[in-house]
Amino acid sequence: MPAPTPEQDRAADLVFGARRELADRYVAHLAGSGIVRGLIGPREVPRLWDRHVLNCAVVEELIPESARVADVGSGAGLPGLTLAIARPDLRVDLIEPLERRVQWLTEVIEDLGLEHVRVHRDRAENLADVVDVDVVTSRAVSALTTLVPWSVPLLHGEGRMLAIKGRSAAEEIAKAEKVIRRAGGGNAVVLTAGRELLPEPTTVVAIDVGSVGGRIGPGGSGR
Ligand SMILES: C[S@@+](CC[C@H](N)C(=O)[O-])C[C@H]1O[C@@H](n2cnc3c(N)ncnc32)[C@H](O)[C@@H]1O
Repeated sequence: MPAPTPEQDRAADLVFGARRELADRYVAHLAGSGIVRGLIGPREVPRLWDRHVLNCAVVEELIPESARVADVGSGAGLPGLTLAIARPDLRVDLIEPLERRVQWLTEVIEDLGLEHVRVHRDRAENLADVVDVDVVTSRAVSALTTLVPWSVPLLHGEGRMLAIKGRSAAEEIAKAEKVIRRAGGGNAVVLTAGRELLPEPTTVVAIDVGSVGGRIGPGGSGR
């Protein structure tokens, strides 16, 4: 397993708290069977902690207590599994269409004993009748113009979409304005997570649906 730097070690202790050991085991899975079975590229091993696990886990600060969360296009569980490890109060649905990835996710969830996580082998746009959550997360799945119509229906009129994005976040929001309105999305803003923990905080596009903005607040956490 790749060892975290002292800074990453400190950040991991703060994000995962008493569940840090589960995070270590997840990283070991990523660096082991995750590489062998093509879930993650071998070049990612030295940056598993910062670029993947911590970068995703800090998004937990934008998620209210006991929320139901769906992670669209989970791949190797990013960000969905990091959130489930950091926050046992959440109920997490991972959505991933590829059988090979679903198989790996299922094995990891079982090994880590994450009973509050389930996996759906399907495309997000097929699951509006099955999945009903408060928060929909995603990373590196698609541009907002397609991601919004896949994600917003899973909120059933009330909740928040959180899409991890890079520097183009504001530009993507501008391009997706009409799509967001058509899907029933309200205010779309660029937030950051992990300011206190990471040298480069994570950029997140947050789109509120219904009255959730008033409950969670513009900067995030309702915890
Ligand atoms: C580039 S990977 C990103 C994986 C992970 N979120 C990450 O950040 O490492 C995109 C993932 O989205 C999944 N995907 C593609 N289209 C999808 C859809 N319509 N619904 C759900 N997942 C989808 C792919 O199978 C793939 O696992």
